[in-house]
Amino acid sequence: MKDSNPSHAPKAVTILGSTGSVGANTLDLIGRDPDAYTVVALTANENVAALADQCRRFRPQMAVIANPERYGDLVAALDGTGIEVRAGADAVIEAASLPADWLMGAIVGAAGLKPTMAAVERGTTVALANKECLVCAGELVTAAVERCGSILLPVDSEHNAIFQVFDFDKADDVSRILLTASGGPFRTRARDSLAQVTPEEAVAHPNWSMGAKISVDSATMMNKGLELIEAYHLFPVPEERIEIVVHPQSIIHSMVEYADGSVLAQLGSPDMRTPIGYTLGWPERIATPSPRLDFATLARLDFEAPDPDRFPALTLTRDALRAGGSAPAVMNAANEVAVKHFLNRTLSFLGITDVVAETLAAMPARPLADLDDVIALDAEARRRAEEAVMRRA
Ligand SMILES: NC(=O)C1=CN([C@@H]2O[C@H](COP(=O)(O)OP(=O)(O)OC[C@H]3O[C@@H](n4cnc5c(N)ncnc54)[C@H](OP(=O)(O)O)[C@@H]3O)[C@@H](O)[C@H]2O)C=CC1
Ligand SMILES: CC(=O)[C@@H](O)[C@H](O)COP(=O)(O)O
Ligand SMILES: [Mn+2]
Repeated sequence: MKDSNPSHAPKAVTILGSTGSVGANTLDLIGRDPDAYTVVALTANENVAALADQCRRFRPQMAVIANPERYGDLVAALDGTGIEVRAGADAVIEAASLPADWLMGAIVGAAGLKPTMAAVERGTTVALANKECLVCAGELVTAAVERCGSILLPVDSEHNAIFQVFDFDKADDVSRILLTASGGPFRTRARDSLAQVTPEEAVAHPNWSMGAKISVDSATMMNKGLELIEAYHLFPVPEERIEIVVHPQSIIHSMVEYADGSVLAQLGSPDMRTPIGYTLGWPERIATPSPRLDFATLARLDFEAPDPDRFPALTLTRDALRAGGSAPAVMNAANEVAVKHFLNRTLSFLGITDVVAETLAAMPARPLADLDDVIALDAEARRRAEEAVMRRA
């Protein structure tokens, strides 16, 4: 029987990257109100054990493992469940294309670009955590959102904060976006002292529990540069009016300043279930278990200017945004390669931004044609970044 009140029908949801930090937080919320959702598809890269556990609990129509070598393991793990099991990058795109009311894009890196585009082109409401998509192909993604009438909801905590206080009907009255940055685990360290830092030190974020790649990005402050580009594509504000301010406590998640001097901010404990919940419930608000702020015991909120001398990623990213075209995609690909090598201990921490700078210098900015162009450019930038890493070995 058809529900006479469609707003009470369970929301059909797909989660790309369900086994990661954002994906698991999304399922945590869904699991707290199981009657409100049906799960269409869950996807992972290679973590069969976690994906199979999630599938047994949430019973999606389809489970996809991107690494085809893990297909047999997933089939065996889900034997008898009736869940359709698929493998490979194309199967992730198929999962993203299944009819759903809401899709969480929580794959890490440019690998999420094609699946995100598939969901946008299907007209699905996309909650996007996967910032690298917008960095690589912001114009193409936002144009597809317009063309296909889909809705893009920012999950990244800063962008979600801005989204909550940005008056799109009065965008001309916005004078500045103030993107807050924690400063990462090395905020107070001298640059020379960073030469020997280990992956364990770099992933130890002071406030947030996140996947390894974004944690390293926070440590180099590349994350804030990626977020600058992400904000540029999500909000109608010119680049020179998007400023970064270091706020070590990560309580204010970003701010919007208006022409009259008013500054609107969104605050909350550093728990991704608040911004994820905002997008999951949108346009309503839903309850989340995120710890509440206690202003009586919140000792202080500090702010300081970012330091591009110690964190050159801040300059590299703004320059790439200004250069436009291919530059942000090249920068992102080189960063993904460099972070992978740092985590594998085959590149030093300071080598990360060196490799990004070298790759950008070798591939001057040019206009982007289409999605295939971005994918080809991404592959070429990865090849050159690998060479830059090898030269340092
Ligand atoms: N973590 C956070 O709090 C925040 C994250 N973000 C952004 O959200 C995205 C996800 O971050 P996070 O959850 O921390 O990352 P994780 O590394 O924790 O999770 C990444 C997810 O993507 C899957 N995955 C990795 N590579 C591929 C691939 N090639 N193809 C398909 N799936 C793949 C992983 O599968 P498997 O587990 O099998 O490896 C996993 O499910 C990133 O873009 C990040 O910048 C933004 C704001 C906050
Ligand atoms: C939770 C989230 O959105 C991350 O992007 C977080 O903001 C990282 O913190 P910093 O990059 O500010 O250290
Ligand atoms: Mn963020």
